[in-house]
Amino acid sequence: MTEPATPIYKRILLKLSGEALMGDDAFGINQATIERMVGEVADVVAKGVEVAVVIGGGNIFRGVAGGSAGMDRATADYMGMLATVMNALALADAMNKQGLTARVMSAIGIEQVVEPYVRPKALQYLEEGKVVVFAAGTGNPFFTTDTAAALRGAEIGAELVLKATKVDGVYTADPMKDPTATRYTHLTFDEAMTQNLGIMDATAFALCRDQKLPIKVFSIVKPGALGRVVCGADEGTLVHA
Ligand SMILES: Nc1ncnc2c1ncn2[C@@H]1O[C@H](COP(=O)(O)OP(=O)(O)OP(=O)(O)O)[C@@H](O)[C@H]1O
Ligand SMILES: O=c1ccn([C@@H]2O[C@H](COP(=O)(O)O)[C@@H](O)[C@H]2O)c(=O)[nH]1
Repeated sequence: MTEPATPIYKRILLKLSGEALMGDDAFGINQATIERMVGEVADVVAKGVEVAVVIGGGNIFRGVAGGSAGMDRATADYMGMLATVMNALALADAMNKQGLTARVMSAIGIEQVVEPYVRPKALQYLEEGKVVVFAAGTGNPFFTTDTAAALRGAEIGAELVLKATKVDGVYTADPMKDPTATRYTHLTFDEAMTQNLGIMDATAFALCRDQKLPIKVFSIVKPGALGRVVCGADEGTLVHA
């Protein structure tokens, strides 16, 4: 059977897991991995899709880890947000090297490093075909970059939030812990929330549900999966209203 090759979305919000940037390393950013992911993004941009990215920080620091080690939780969360800024800089650098034009916009003020998030400016960049990388999550502690993806996705009028992660969809339980877990092809936001499926936090699911913004969870490790998702192929799990 031939697969669809034409994008069915004009504008997408791609949430890239920080952990996925590690590749097979134990910490940080694996250069070959980030270059491969950027190659996948470049293929989608070349098809005419407007792409905004929210990058996670789990490969460097998570606030919850600092909090459980005794740190003030809000302080630890600000460290986590700064970790996403580092990932955003690395990602934009790799994008620019592969011929894309990337702009990093931060939700917290660090103007000497990257420009602040200003919605009309972000929309302008997208219309110009630039890739916008949203850094520092929502800018608030006690949130996650998944919620930032839902928030920015709604703000920019994305048609789909793509959660790119190390697993290939939403499972009945965490597949890293339960080998008997099975994958959903699709499920509703309410089902995801009532079953407490840990793939995304409830705040992100609730925001997308209220805005009728579907989420596709798929593997960024699988070559070509991003391109197949934007063309509407059967890939990953769709979470919908
Ligand atoms: N029901 C489930 N279905 C699929 N994955 C699940 C489920 N419950 C928990 N998970 C776990 O959720 C993880 C989500 O990964 P991801 O790395 O995207 O997390 P994140 O916290 O959003 O990212 P980051 O690394 O940027 O902090 C997967 O690695 C998977 O092990
Ligand atoms: O809006 C936000 C987004 C993130 N954080 C903190 O950053 C880290 C890394 O983000 P991940 O979503 O886990 O990749 C997160 O653990 C939080 O500590 C935040 O505070 N607010």
